[in-house]
Amino acid sequence: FHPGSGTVDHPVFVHNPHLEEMKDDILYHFGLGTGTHNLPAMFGDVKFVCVGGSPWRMKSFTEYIAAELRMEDPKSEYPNICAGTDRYAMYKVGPVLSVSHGMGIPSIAIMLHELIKLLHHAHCTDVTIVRIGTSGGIGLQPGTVVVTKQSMDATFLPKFEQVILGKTVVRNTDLDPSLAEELLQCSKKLNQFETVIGNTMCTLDFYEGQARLDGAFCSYTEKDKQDYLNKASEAGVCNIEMESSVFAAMCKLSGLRAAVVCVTLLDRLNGDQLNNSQDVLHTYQQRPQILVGYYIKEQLKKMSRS
Ligand SMILES: O=P(O)(O)O[C@H]1O[C@H](CO)[C@@H](O)[C@H]1O
Ligand SMILES: O=c1cc[nH]c(=O)[nH]1
Repeated sequence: FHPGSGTVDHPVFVHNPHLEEMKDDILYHFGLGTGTHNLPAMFGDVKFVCVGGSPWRMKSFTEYIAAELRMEDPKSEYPNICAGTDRYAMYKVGPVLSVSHGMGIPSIAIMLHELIKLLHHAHCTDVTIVRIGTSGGIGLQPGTVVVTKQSMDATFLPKFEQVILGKTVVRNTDLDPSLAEELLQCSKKLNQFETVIGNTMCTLDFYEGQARLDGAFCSYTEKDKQDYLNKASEAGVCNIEMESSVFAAMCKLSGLRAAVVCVTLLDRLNGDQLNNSQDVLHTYQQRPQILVGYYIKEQLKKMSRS
């Protein structure tokens, strides 16, 4: 069951003939492998994957979703499935897998290679994946949630470039428009915080890469910064973060239905420092979790009826 697309099973694709020739596949940064773990038994029922930068956030999302789905462990213990490594953390409750990815494109790309292979080896079908993250907003009230329409690079083009064998390969960063719309509708029903659909700029850095004036180095003026952010805004950019482009590109290649849902922690037109209290930032960080938790609950209700 792929929400909104009939009843045909959609597998998770890998595009790599070499994988078939390998006896075992070691998912090194997860501390898992086909030779050491029964991946279909451990993960075969996964239908939703949520990813986000921080291991702590992904554990607290698991606790939240367990309570929402009434699948709480009586001891409330959710072991880290990747306990054999400290690169990433992974938690599972029922059909929902929650995985941390660290900061930036290289970190999430490594995680996604291994996650996509994991879902493939586990014979998962009809998987929806959502990045639940934080971002800097442009012209939005802090705390607004942005569901990404298109992920753009730092020149406002909707593409992800990677050098492979010395050649630049350009990949598409489209996300699933119907999933984005469904998430927006969920937010309207929830009616707890502002949510918009817009473009997200994905950068290679938090400071100079996002036109901040407060890094260790800065060679531009406040006006240069404002001009750049205004140009981004004219290109439809609502928020800035650091993983959406490769996330969109890799999910599209593997046939995963994907969305990026990030809360804005500040309005970059008004400043660079995150000077809200930890409590306020924590409340903001929960918003994508609340929205995606609601969406998952609604989808599971639909699945149980069909
Ligand atoms: O909150 P997460 O998911 O880590 O995402 C955002 O926060 C980090 C920077 O603080 C970057 O990884 C950016 O993409
Ligand atoms: O300004 C911000 C806030 C969170 N994450 C980012 O990448 N940028």
